[in-house]
Amino acid sequence: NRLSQERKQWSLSDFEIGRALGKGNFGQVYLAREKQSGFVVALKVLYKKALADSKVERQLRREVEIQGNLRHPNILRLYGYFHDETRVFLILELAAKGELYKELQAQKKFPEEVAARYVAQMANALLYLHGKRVIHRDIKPENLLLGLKGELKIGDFGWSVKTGVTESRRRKTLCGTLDYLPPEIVEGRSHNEKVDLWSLGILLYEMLCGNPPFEEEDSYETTYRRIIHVDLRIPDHVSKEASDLIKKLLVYKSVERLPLRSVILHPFVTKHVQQAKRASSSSSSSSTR
Ligand SMILES: Cc1nn(C)cc1-c1nc2c(-c3cnn(Cc4ccccc4)c3)c(Cl)cnc2[nH]1
Repeated sequence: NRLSQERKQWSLSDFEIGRALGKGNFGQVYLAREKQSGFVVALKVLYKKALADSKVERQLRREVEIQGNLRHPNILRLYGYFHDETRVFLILELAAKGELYKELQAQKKFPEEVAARYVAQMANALLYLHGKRVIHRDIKPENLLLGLKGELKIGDFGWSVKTGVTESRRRKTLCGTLDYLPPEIVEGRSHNEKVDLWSLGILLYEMLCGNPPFEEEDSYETTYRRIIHVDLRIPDHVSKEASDLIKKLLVYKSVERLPLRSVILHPFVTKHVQQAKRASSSSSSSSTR
């Protein structure tokens, strides 16, 4: 479509702006339609002043550079960007069913087969990302969106990096929530793509239990201590397969975390996700009878 023409210089007048879809730290996201093609997108508006004050311009440039070059069904497309005097605009794929964390808040927790499907989709997206030497570093419900068929889409690359870039500076995240950060980051040690395996384990725990495993009401230090001691308590309602996968991802030593290919083949995933596939194949065989 016209949107993916890389060279095109976009401007606000190319779009009809619809309702606000959500808001984040530095701006809002609006429903928008490109006038020529009628193509509907999500237009993320970020205020330059807010970006400058928080010194995140470099991070935004990296986000655009990385996300702009990615093509995967479980990663939100970034079609292009433009800016005016006061704002930066990102032209993003519209995720028809909105933000995952709102689903999770509404339902408190997901059934195991739903969580298993999301874990399989995340693992496939991370396999693709790591294959391109990109670490996401910020996998959490707030950064995940849902497509038309309820498929998961990673929607925010604000903290992603291409590996090989030495992250000497301690990240500014330490002012945000620690809940999803692995020991090597909270301890300020060097880290690699295996940080995303830890976050995948946190995500699975939160989807099944309704809260992240090391969360402590407003006590930063306690969360910090629980993370570095991997002080993990898994409720009895969690199946043994799910519990096994969580324990194999939330491992202190990053090299010992279950690799993505093994996550996709883990019984917790194959028990549910293959089931969905078998169900569809059985329905197609019945139709031939
Ligand atoms: C559809 C829909 N229904 N509802 C209720 C929401 C959606 C929807 N939202 C999106 C969104 C979307 C919206 N907010 N956010 C969070 C945000 C906002 C600003 C800066 C950083 C992060 C993402 C996107 Cl990007 C992409 N697609 C989206 N679709």
